[in-house]
Amino acid sequence: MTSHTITPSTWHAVDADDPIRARIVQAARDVRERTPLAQSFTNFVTMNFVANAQLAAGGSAAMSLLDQDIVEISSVAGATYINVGTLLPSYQDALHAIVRAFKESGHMWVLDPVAAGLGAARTAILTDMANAAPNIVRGNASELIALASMWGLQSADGSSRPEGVESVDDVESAAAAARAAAQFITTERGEGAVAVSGAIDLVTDGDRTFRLPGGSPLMTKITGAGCSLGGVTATYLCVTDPLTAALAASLLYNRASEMAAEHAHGPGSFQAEFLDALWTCAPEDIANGELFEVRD
Ligand SMILES: Nc1ncnc2c1ncn2[C@@H]1O[C@H](COP(=O)(O)OP(=O)(O)O)[C@@H](O)[C@H]1O
Ligand SMILES: Cc1ncsc1CCOP(=O)(O)O
Ligand SMILES: [Mg+2]
Repeated sequence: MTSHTITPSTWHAVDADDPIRARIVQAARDVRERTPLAQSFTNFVTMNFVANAQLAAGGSAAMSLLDQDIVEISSVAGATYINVGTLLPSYQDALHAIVRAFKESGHMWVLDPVAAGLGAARTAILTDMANAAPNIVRGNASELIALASMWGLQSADGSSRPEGVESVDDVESAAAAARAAAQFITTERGEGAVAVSGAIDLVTDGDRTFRLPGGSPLMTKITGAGCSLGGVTATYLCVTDPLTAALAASLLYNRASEMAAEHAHGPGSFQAEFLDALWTCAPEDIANGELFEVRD
């Protein structure tokens, strides 16, 4: 475990023998042993990369954009990943039906609110999900700020204006939105977590909040880094609780992107090296990653 980050006094390094690290290493081993299926309803841009990342992390992938298909396959999938990056006319009704079926069955799912705040159709779809909440939200800072506002958890002060799929806010500015969203989904689903990605990721279950430095800025130069992190989070959710799943996937991504950056010459070779690193990163290396708990 390295500790080279200059941190605020409220950040406390998570000990090597903290039970959360034992849960993370167990989750990483379980994924490798069980090859769990996490299905995805995700965008056309990065669908292939999401599936490849899930396979490289040790899971199994299945993509579908038909509501009936997704609901049926949820009976054999450990979790589902839903990503609203690209939209078609049928999606509003399809996603309304899917998330209500999951609410009824108790099926676990991860939401990636790509480009939240952009466009009336996406806003209608995401606002509706407050009535049938996911177990994990994984997004960038701007997406979390917009989603918390849509779900009535925070008033939008207008300072964050989404410009596309990339964040225009830093992770810290989404901390309150993330905690409010995590508390909301925990109340709705019994257990839940929110992961905000960026230069220093944040993961919270609404009670405990963690910060995860590390990773590589080259992650912002390939499309699908965030989407595939959401997909791999769903892979981990097949074998563990939402907080552990969100932490394990984010720690894996930070370590794997550091490994990839050591050999890459640019975005193209980085993408290939990153998939290889997801494959070779050991459970112990994931669980021993740099991790701080925020205690005010
Ligand atoms: N500046 C950065 N330095 C290191 N890692 C980063 C940086 N920006 C993003 N990442 C990593 O890239 C992955 C995707 O995050 P992000 O780019 O925020 O998602 P999105 O693609 O949804 O906007 C995460 O693993 C995150 O930690
Ligand atoms: C470019 C783009 N446009 C619609 S979805 C998408 C992919 C976004 O991927 P990520 O959020 O992982 O950067
Ligand atoms: Mg994204």
